[in-house]
Amino acid sequence: MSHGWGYGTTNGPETWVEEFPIADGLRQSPINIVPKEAKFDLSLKHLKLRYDSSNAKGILNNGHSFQVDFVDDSDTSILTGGPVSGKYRLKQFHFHWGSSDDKGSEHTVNGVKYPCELHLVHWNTKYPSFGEAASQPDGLAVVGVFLKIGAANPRLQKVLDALDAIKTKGKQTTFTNFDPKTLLPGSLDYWTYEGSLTTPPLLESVTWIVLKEPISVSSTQMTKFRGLHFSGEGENPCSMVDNYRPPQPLKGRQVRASFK
Ligand SMILES: N/C(=N\S(N)(=O)=O)N1CCCC1
Ligand SMILES: [Zn+2]
Repeated sequence: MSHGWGYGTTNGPETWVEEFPIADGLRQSPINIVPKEAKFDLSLKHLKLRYDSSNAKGILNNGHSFQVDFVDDSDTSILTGGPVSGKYRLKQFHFHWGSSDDKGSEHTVNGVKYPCELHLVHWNTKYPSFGEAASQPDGLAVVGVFLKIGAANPRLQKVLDALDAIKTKGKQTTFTNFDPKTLLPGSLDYWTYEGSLTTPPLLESVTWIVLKEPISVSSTQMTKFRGLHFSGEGENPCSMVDNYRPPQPLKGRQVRASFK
């Protein structure tokens, strides 16, 4: 039985450094964002996200979260502008959430946790593949979107309705005709900083783009996330909750803001 990294008491974020020493690196994620300490940067461009709904491919319970995977063999779903140069292709999006509505996000704002955080993972097309890009300091760009408890969000419903089919680790099903742009808030104002993957291998290859404006999610919708399992079918059931890494030391990094 593989013991592998996870979010439990014996394999959680505090243990990851044993197998992944970069966990104590200089540009680890997530971080606590302090808006008053973020520097407005006039040179930051508007974030441009152009997605083709036909690129959506499938939805998978990977044992740590669930992800919606995209066809990324052409420049049809790309991120440009913002803090990056060049084109970054959308690979997948996934979420992190808590066991209760008072926690779950990875990034925090003035120490405040949101119940959930969406990550849209993109890779720099100057590299031949996601895997190669993930090993480069400018290889990845992840857009982070906070989810805040409020009215039910109808734009989440298609994703939530698919979760019954992927309850346990390793389960996947087709998931097509979905434009992730529908999950974004009205404003694309963002904070940006140089960081890492927030799960092992914790590679320091991510330009983080964290949107200031959250989207809504209802408590009832949050219970659907919590119905997933870390464990596989036939294993001891273990609810998929609290799959977030806590904020990491800033170690001298500057957080920039695209807005005043
Ligand atoms: N940790 C990750 N994304 S994240 N949480 O840093 O956005 N990933 C691991 C492999 C693919 C994406
Ligand atoms: Zn993530």
